[in-house]
Amino acid sequence: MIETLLADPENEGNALRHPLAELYEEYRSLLYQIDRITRISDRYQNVSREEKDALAGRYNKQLRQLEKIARISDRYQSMMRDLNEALKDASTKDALTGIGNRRMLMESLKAETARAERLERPLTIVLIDVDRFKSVNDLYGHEAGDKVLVRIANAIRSGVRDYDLCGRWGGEEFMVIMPEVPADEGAVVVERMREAIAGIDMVADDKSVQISASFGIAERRPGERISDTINRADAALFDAKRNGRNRYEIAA
Ligand SMILES: Nc1nc2c(ncn2[C@@H]2O[C@H](COP(=O)(O)OP(=O)(O)OP(=O)(O)O)[C@@H](O)[C@H]2O)c(=O)[nH]1
Repeated sequence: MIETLLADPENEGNALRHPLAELYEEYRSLLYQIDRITRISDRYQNVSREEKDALAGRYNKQLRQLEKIARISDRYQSMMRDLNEALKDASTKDALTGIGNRRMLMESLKAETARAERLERPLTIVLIDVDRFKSVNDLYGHEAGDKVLVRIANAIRSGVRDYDLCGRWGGEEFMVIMPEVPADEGAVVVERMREAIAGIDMVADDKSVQISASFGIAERRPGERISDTINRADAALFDAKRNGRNRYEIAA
């Protein structure tokens, strides 16, 4: 419309023609600039959207990787915990019977002796030896012998009180450590244990296996080295064997 007015030769002499032409020129220049700015802004928005999408993608990928690493680390930690537990068990438990092993007994003896000495409290040690175990092995085989040891270990474990400690001293020998207990009190627990072992009902080759054990009890003397207390318990055990087995003797 304006272009037609400006192009019309009839308006050549019109005083308003020149200002109108200038205004129109300015208007076109502004239009061009607005168009350019809009295009730049559109391009910028596209670039920033693409960058945002790429960033979100990278962020999600890293998040997934982190989650994966956390899962692996959790699994690894729980594996280490199980392994540590298994190692601790292997170093302190007897593989056959599941009760404490000699190492655990030695460590407990050391700790309990120190405690008994420091607090001037009684400490009683019991050595247990299965009777005529060789003939159990000879008659029913080594596997049946192993089963007997497991049953005896269970009877000992069930027989001790909460604060007593028990373990396999070696072969067919077991030990019970009784802190805070004098020998005569320990003997009451031992007698119940003896009965429980003698009452084990086990059958091998369709025959009933006779099971019993002998016990040597020794109360630690003040200032006595624990190896000497063990030796006295061993001597008492020897007496119990000599006096007919399936019984206990208290060390002098
Ligand atoms: N099945 C089995 N037998 C074992 C194990 N450790 C030791 N023995 C056996 O235990 C028997 C111990 O025999 P001895 O020391 O002669 O004593 P005993 O036959 O028990 O006789 P007394 O102690 O005098 O009543 C041996 O035959 C060993 O082979 C074990 O872990 N499993």
